[in-house]
Amino acid sequence: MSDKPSLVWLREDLRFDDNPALRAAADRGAPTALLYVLDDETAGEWKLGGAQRWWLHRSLEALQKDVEKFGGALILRRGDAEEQVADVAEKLSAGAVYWNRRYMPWQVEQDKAIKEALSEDYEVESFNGRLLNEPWEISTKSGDPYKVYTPYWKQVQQRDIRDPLPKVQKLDTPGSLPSSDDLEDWDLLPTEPNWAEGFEEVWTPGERGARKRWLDWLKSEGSEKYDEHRNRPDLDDTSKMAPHLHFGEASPITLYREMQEKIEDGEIPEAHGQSYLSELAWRDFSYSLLYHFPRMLDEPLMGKFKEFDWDKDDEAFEAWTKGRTGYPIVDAGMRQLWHEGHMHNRVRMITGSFLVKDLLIDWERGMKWFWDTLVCADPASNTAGWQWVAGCGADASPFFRVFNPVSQGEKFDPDGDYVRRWVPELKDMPTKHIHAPWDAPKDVLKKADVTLGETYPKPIVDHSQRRKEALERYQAIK
Ligand SMILES: Cc1cc2nc3c(=O)[nH]c(=O)nc-3n(C[C@H](O)[C@H](O)[C@H](O)COP(=O)(O)OP(=O)(O)OC[C@H]3O[C@@H](n4cnc5c(N)ncnc54)[C@H](O)[C@@H]3O)c2cc1C
Repeated sequence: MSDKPSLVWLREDLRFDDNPALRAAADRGAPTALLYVLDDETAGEWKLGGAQRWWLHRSLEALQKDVEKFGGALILRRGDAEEQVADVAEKLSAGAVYWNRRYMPWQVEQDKAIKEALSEDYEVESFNGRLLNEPWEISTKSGDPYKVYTPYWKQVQQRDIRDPLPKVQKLDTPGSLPSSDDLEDWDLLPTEPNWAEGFEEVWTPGERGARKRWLDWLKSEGSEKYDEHRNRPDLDDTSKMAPHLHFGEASPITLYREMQEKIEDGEIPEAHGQSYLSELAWRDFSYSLLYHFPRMLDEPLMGKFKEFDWDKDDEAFEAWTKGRTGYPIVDAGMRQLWHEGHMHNRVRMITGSFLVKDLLIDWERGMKWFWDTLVCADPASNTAGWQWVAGCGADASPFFRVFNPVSQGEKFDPDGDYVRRWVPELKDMPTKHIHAPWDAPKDVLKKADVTLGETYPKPIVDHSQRRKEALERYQAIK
């Protein structure tokens, strides 16, 4: 064993538990430095959005505390990762450089280049710390990537997922350390206005926050009845692990294996537990699509949609982003997104469908808005989610299946509680009319203190007309 220090380049794996790169460093035994590089230049238009920058700041603060507890040293650098990693490795006089893999096309290229450049002077190794199965590990009989989820999931179920690696609890700190940026200087937190106040109420970024959320959720009705509750935004009962998974504060392997144990022990009913495992595998499936079809980041997977005649209605787009479309379930979702940096999955589908099929605005604009505002914004799941909603992706909902925002609201928010929470102007509307206030009799509106067009917007489009229009435009590209 060389006593030259190990350098672990952390990216979307900000944790000590089940972290293969960090584990390799701990097993190597030499003092260890952890490096995080904020590389906006290489990421270009995929640099972290506003909500994620808030998360990253809080997560790195939490990581620093863990480093103080478990040892090692955290070095922060900003700029081109290729230069920064090489510089830190050299100044540290490192013997080994380890990291866990990433899957965006430019990240794959960057990692290859760095590996090649560093391999001459250091031991360099990369690992899977992000997915249950890597994109190349699951394929059809003819060796092609899956484009349909069900057979993909069947294959995942036939494979063993390894046990989580033991948590790294002790690292030695290198004697002399290369310089580090001050996190505060990165200006990741919003100031004027501080739009992230609502985030602080909901989230605790960092590995400990992730663990607590997971254990609390496992004890709650949300996990016991997951498959029943997962479509109900009013119940707010899903695990909310997405941002923790995105930043790698929780390992999908740990969650998967622990859920399997709960099923085996009879603590979580099989159907509900399996449903959760299947959602974790959807995350992998999205990564598999991204890896094999990287063009999906900025073009529809179904080529014919390149010709679709989208509207460029900026006013309607703004009404959508601000939750002022006049459709209560859509507005509730968009306001939840702004306030919490999160939106329930069912409502992501409803708001997405409304943008694409009612406002006839290109899904890419919606995807970019989500990219900036979601704390869990993820290139694979966000792009795959939007292409699914727009009907132009792999295994997508067909374009002609247009969500009706009123009946979706009535079905999935049956008592109107989700709308009342996020659209307080409608809090006194009776349930019968809360999803379509424009149909309510005048005396009902008066009693609820609602004046359409004043206290709450009139619908900005007529759903049935726009549905017809959307289908006509679809015919033109079919
Ligand atoms: C238009 C659109 C955009 C989306 N953008 C993102 C995104 O940027 N980042 C993101 O993580 N998810 C995205 N999703 C998927 C899904 O909405 C979120 O993962 C989920 O709402 C997160 O809440 P949760 O952690 O409580 O989920 P839970 O229901 O508790 O699910 C557990 C985990 O499974 C994974 N998962 C669940 N549903 C999906 C799905 N449909 N696709 C992929 N993984 C899934 C997530 O990692 C999630 O944390 C998007 C979906 C749509 C329709």
